[in-house]
Amino acid sequence: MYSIAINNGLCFINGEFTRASIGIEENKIARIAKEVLKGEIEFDARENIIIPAFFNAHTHAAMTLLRGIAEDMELNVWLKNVWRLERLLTPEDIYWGTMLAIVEMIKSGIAGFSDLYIHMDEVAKAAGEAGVRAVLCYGMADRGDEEKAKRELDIGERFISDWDGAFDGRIKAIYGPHAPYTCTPEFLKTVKERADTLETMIHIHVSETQWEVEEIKKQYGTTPVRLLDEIGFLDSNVVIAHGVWLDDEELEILKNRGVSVVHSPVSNMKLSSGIARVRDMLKMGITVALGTDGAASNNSYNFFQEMKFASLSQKIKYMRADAVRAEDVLKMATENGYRAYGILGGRLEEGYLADIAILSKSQHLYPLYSPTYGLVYSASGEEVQHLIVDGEIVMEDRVILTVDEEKIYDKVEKLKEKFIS
Ligand SMILES: N[C@@H](CCSC[C@H]1O[C@@H](n2cnc3c(=O)[nH]cnc32)[C@H](O)[C@@H]1O)C(=O)O
Ligand SMILES: [Zn+2]
Repeated sequence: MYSIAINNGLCFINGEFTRASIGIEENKIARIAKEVLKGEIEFDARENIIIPAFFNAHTHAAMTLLRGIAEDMELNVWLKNVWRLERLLTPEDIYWGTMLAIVEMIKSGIAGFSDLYIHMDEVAKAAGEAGVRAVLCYGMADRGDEEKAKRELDIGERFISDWDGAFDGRIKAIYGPHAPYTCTPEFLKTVKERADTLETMIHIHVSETQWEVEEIKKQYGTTPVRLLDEIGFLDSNVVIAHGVWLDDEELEILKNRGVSVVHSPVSNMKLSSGIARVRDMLKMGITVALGTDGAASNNSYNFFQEMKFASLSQKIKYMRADAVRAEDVLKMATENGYRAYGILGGRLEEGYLADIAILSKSQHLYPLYSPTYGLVYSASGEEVQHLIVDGEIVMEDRVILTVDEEKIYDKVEKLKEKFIS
């Protein structure tokens, strides 16, 4: 008897859809079978599509609060606006902003997210209470100030020691230096040494814009990836966000060092940053995951949109319709996110974490010739019917069981006032 049995669904297993049943025990997938399984809770999934839940591998969840406030600007101008507004954010604001993000994520089938931001205690609390998984880091920037470097590292490390492994291991706390243009090489070297000592990971924005590449060249005479490699920063415990502007040699460096890349196509296009060389990265065997980035540059946390844009932008970048195949996009959205952060999830496979989305057919999925193409090119997100995270049902029939949605909308609407003045 399994705690949950999902019977006879059309399951995304090993890159294709096949009919199977899934038995969950504690927080793991214990059995994948052809026959019907017995469970304390049973889903008759004959009409459903079952996928490993999505992992949003780069975001700033609480930026829902700034959604729609700095629009039609490129990254540098946008960041100036955003940084001014972020000074007004209290820990309580971050809690509610994150909760709002989590509601949106759960509804689009996202079981876990990676977040680099401020007041991270609140993000950890929100993710923990909502029942989702999260890889979290305090976003550190020393900006060439030694005193600030110490303060930032202290906050980052206190966060790790307070929260790593919390909520039955659903929270993973790591290091989050912001970017090569806000952190000095000395600071980044220290962070890398500390991360290695603690055997933890690092998440950082790298090569997001042409401006960044030029700025780093001006300051250090080399490109961001080469600079990071020269100081011994790049390694398999490093996950970089963006990686939009990379030459062939830099791609080789990332590949050789085992660095994972998080692609955020919507944010990259919206801020007019550029389109990353995802086709090349995948061909080389680099782990490329998918992330929404923050809601102030997306503006939503809908992974179906993200998958579609990931696919379409590559078709235009390479001017070929098969630049990145739909099944590879689905893999980027699921297993690659988990793999980038060293978490055994994102696949419907025995022994993997039971983070599973059960979908039903919306009007967008008729007629359905192929679930893969249906999900990547036609689905809207409303298909996500139930969401299981860590072996627990977090959303049932589109009702989130762990949070009070109305209260979140109320709180967030009231917060708007302080940003308008
Ligand atoms: N503690 C740091 C800053 C926090 S890092 C997290 C920052 O990343 C910012 N951010 C969000 N999206 C992006 C992006 O796409 N590129 C670069 N920065 C971003 C976000 O607004 C937030 O300020 C300090 O003392 O300055
Ligand atoms: Zn970001």
